[in-house]
Amino acid sequence: MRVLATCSNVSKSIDERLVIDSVSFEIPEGSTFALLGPNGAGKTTTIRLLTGLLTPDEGEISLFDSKINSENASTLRSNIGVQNDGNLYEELTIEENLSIWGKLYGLEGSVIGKRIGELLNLFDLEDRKKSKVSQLSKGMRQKVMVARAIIHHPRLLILDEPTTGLDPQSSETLMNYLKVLTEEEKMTVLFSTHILEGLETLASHIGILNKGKMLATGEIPDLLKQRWPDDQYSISSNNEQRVYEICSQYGVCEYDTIHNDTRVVVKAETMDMPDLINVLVKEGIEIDAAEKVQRTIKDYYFDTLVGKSDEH
Ligand SMILES: Nc1ncnc2c1ncn2[C@@H]1O[C@H](COP(=O)(O)OP(=O)(O)OP(=O)(O)O)[C@@H](O)[C@H]1O
Repeated sequence: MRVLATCSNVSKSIDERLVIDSVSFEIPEGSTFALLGPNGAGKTTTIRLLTGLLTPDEGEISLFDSKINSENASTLRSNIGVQNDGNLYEELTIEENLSIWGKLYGLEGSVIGKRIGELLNLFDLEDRKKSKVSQLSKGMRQKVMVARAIIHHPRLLILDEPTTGLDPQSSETLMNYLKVLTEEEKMTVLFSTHILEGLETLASHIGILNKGKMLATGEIPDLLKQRWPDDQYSISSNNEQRVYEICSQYGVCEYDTIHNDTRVVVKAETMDMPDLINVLVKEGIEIDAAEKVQRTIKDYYFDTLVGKSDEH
C-alpha cells in the first residue's frame, strides 16, 4: 500500500523541553489512523509538525512523497484538511464561513453549495446556517471547524480530537462519516482521540504516544496478533481458585491484571480447550462459560502504557 505521510526520527523541543522524541510512523493511503496517548503525550505537537505549522529540530516529515520544507509547505498543505486551521470568522454566518473556505480551496460555486448542504445536514446545522459563528455553542463551533476541514475533500484529513465537545450522537455521526470518506472518497484520515471504546470499528491503524515517544504503531489486527498470538479464553465457574490451580499445572493459565479475572491462554502446542474443559469437569468443577477473549485496542493501549507512566 502506498504511504501518504511519513515521520522519520522526528524530534522537537519547545522551550528547551523535548516534547517529541525521535518519533517515526507511516500513514498508509486510505487508512484511518488514530493517534492515541495520555494528556501531554505529544499528539497535538505531532499534528502541528505534520501540517507544517512546526518544523522538526531533527528528522524528516514527508507528505505525498515530498519532504516538507519551507518552499513546498504551502503547496503540500493545500492537499490536506486541518481542523484547527486558524480561527473562524466570528461575524460571518456558518454558511459564509464555509463558502469562503470552499473558494480558498478553489472549488467551483456549484460544488461549494452542494458540499455545504451535505455538511450542514451531516452536522444537523441546517437551521443555524444563517447564524453568526459568534452566536454558536462550543460544540457547534467544533462542528463548523471540522466541516471547514472537510469541504474540499482533501487527500489527507487531519483532525485533533474532533469529537471533543460534541454530543454523543454528533460524535457518532462524525466518526461514521469519516469512515464513509475513507471508504467512498478514498480519503486518508489522521485523528487524535482519547476515546478507545469501539475504536477498532473506526480506525484501521493506530499510533500510541507517551511522553513524546511513539510506543507502538501499525495496523490494528497485526498489533493485536503480535501482542496476543495465542487464543485466550475466559472461564467462569463455581471455583475460580481451583480452575486457576489446575490450569496452572498445565502451564496454560494466567491472571489478567487488566480485567482482574482468570484467563486461560491456550497455546496450540500445550493443550486445546475441549481437553482442558474435560479435565476441569472431571475434577468436579461446574463450568458456566468458557468464552474466547476478543482483545481490543483499549486492552492494547493499557497494556502498552503499563509501567510507562514514570519513565521519561
Ligand atoms: N506552545 C507550547 N509551549 C510550551 N509547551 C508546549 C507548547 N505546546 C505543547 N507544549 C508541551 O508539549 C507537550 C506535548 O503537548 P501536546 O499538546 O502535543 O500533547 P497532547 O498529547 O496533544 O495532549 P492532550 O491530550 O492533553 O491534548 C506537553 O508537555 C506540553 O506542555
